[in-house]
Amino acid sequence: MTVEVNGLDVALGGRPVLKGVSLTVPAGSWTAIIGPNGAGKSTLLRAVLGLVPSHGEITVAGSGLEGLKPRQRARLIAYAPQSPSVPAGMTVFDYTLLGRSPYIPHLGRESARDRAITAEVLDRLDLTRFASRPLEHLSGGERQRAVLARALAQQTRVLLLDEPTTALDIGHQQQVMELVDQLRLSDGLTVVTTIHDLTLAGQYADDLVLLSSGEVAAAGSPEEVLTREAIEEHFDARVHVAPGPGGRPILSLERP
Ligand SMILES: Nc1ncnc2c1ncn2[C@@H]1O[C@H](COP(=O)(O)OP(=O)(O)OP(=O)(O)O)[C@@H](O)[C@H]1O
Repeated sequence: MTVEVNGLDVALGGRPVLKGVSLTVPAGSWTAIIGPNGAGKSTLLRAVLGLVPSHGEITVAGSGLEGLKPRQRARLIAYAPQSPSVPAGMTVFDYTLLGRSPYIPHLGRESARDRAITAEVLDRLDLTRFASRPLEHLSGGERQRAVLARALAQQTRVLLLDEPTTALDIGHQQQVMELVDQLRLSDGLTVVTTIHDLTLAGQYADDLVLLSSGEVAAAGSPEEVLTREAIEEHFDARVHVAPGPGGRPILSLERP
């Protein structure tokens, strides 16, 4: 399902945070939103979900989202936030099972299938051994994988991930990125993720959108967007950019 954003404006606390943002994420592709702290990346994801008021046009598969009830929206788009509020005492299994809520009838209970999907997602994210543990007893990286598990259990065609790898060790970063990519390829998922690791972004995403001060400063393939000049201008960082496997750029910091 193609996700389109056209001329999106968001103001928070009386201050413009997104200014005329437009982007198209073709069905089955992966777009990474990059940009310095405070650029508006999380706000963009939250606006697509309707969690913050915005002006402009947002469509999924050509249809606007305004008329949709939260349940309908949750069958279309799953979201793994950066720092979700976690109900006290809830186990990893029950938290992941929340991803099945849009499919469970009002006043009904989850089905055996809902529990099976939950167990399968936990297995794929290496979380089975934590299933009966309360979320607050997990490490930061384990909790981050549980948040992703909940989003994957939703089995939507569109997946929005806010910084999915920040707390993960290099092995789990690879595991999560590969899993998302596998799902994208096997189930045709459309993926939008914010991400700070620019090399990682360039290795997995088809397209990058560089946000700076709430505006799209650059958009295109990783090679087009991840240039030494753009990184210096928008992140105030000195980097060396070298072509890696498949020509995708590898960035390394340069000491002054
Ligand atoms: N509720 C709010 N009220 C006022 N300003 C807000 C609010 N939420 C966010 N902002 C501001 O909006 C701007 C964009 O925030 P956002 O979280 O989208 O940035 P980001 O690009 O995701 O940053 P980071 O890389 O640090 O996660 C920031 O300057 C932030 O201070």
